[in-house]
Order: sequence, then C-alpha cells, then structure tokens
Amino acid sequence: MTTNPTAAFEKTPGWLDWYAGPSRPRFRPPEGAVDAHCHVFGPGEEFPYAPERKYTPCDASKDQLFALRDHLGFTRNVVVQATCHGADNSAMVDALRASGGRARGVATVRPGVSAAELRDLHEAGVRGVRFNFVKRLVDAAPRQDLRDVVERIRPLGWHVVVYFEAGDLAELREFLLSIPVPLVIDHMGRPDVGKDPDGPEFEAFLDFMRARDDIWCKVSCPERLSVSGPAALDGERRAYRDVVPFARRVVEEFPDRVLWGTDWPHPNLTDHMPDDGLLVDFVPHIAPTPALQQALLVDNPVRLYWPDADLTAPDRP
Ligand SMILES: O=C(O)c1cc(C(=O)O)oc(=O)c1
Repeated sequence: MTTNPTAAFEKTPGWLDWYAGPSRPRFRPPEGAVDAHCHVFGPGEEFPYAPERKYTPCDASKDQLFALRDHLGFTRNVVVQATCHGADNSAMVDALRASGGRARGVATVRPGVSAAELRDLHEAGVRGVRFNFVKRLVDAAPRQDLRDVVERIRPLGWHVVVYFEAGDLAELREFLLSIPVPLVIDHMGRPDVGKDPDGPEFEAFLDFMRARDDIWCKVSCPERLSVSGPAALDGERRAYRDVVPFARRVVEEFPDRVLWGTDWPHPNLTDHMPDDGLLVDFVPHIAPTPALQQALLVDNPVRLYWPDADLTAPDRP
C-alpha cells in the first residue's frame, strides 16, 4: 500500500491559513530589525508533525518565512519551536542553517538531552529553550524535568522562553523566579485585555517583571489578545486598540527588556487571520518614539540573540 504523506496531515478543522499577499507596512522598521517570535511548520512531508501534537497546522516553510521577513522590511528572525513539532527541532534548525546567520532559534528539549545535542543546537543558532504552560497546547511537564533542562542549558548561556496565561501566573510565579537563567515571556503573559490595564491582574504581571532585571517580555500577539479589535485587515492601520495600553505600559516601563514578533504563521487562530503588513503598523502605537522602536526591534533582540556578532561588518547580514 502506498501512503500519501500530505494526506497524513489534515489541518485541524477551523484552522486559518496564514495571510497570503500581506500589505507593505507604512511603518518602516529601523535598519536591522528582528522579528523575534515566529515559527516554521513543516512542510509536513519533509518534517513530519509530532505524534503528541494538539493541533495540525497548514505548512509554513522557511522560504515563505524569509520572503515575509524581506517584504516587511525586517533583517532577522528568531524562530521559536512550535508545539506541533514537539521536541523534534529539525524544521526549526533547518531554517536556522539556511538563514546565513540571520536567524536564531528557541528549541524544545526533553529532560536528559545530551551535552552533544545541545552543542549541535547551539552551533545551529539556538539560544534558548521554551517551556509551555498553556494547557490547550501541551501536557504539563513535571517541574523537576524542567529544572533538569535548565541545569543542562545553563553552561551555554541560554535563556528560557515561557508561555503561560495570566490566570496561571500566581501559581507559576515562584517556580519561574527560581529559574537561574534569563526568562522571556511570550505574548505579555496573555492578559485579559477586557480588564483594566491599571488593574490588579496586569499589575501582578508587571510586578513579576520587576522581581528580576533579566525577565524579558514579548509585546506580541495583539491579534490573539484583542477582544474588540478592529482586526488588522482591510487597510486598518490602527488595529487592536484595546491591546495598546497594555503593551505600552510594558514598553515604557521596561524599554530595554521588550521584544516584538509577528508570530507568523499565527497558530490556532480561528476568528481571523491578520494581514502581517498591518500588524507591523501596530508597532508605532506601542513604541511611539524612534528610540523605543530602535530598542524594541533592534538593540534588545540583538543583545539577547546576537550578543557577540559584529553586525556592522559589511559581509555580515
Ligand atoms: O497561542 C497559540 O496557540 C500559540 C501556539 C504556539 C505553538 O503551538 O507553539 O506558539 C505560540 O506562540 C502561540
């Protein structure tokens, strides 16, 4: 019997494909800008999705990611391992290796990962691991397993990217603060933007950020967080207004610890799929001055992901 590998991966019902033909942003990112949160999916035929995955995406290849990077006026990417690939980092690593030094990565690894495996990942451009606490995406990992991973990555100078929802912060806070390497929080810790940006829930998040000076925050994913929109579609250049006060609070209080990314190809959106060009036009609303934009899009991600690179040399990307 012959098998058709493409048919083996049928998208999760309701899954929206990434937006084809995005507009060109009106906001021009500063020279050397980094899209610090994006993914590659497969292609499934070449890089099969993990058996333990909670969703099956559409394919989104490295070449399509690099084309988007160029179209949006960005220079570099940080490719974050998506849960649909489990701890098989090959699609992400393949993207890093093909990027000519213009992409760094964040991996998912299992406890017991060997020093040799970690060295290979480092050599490919990986600089962190991701711990995911979002229950719809992964089964919970024992804390001891996560501590084991931290001890193994620590000598490499890596950080831990964490994805959790606002309601889980109180329970996670102590554990996260005990992790002895820098932390990077995905998507602002997923605040409920129907609540007050000056209210106790978001204050608890800001207070968590204040607890250490090596906790970073991605002010990303307004399309996921927004309740009232309007969506980044149909030329809307003032999209997701309800998310703006939350992101601005973070950018203004922690200007040297914030990162921004498209989150392309936007896993698990079922409501609408944003036009990535219009999503870039969200940036000046949350980082209104050129100095804040330079920090958010260039200086901060370069400090975290390319700390030793001489990015001014003409032969370097
Ligand atoms: O909210 C999500 O569904 C989501 C999923 C993933 C992933 O599956 O890795 O990554 C993200 O950054 C966001």
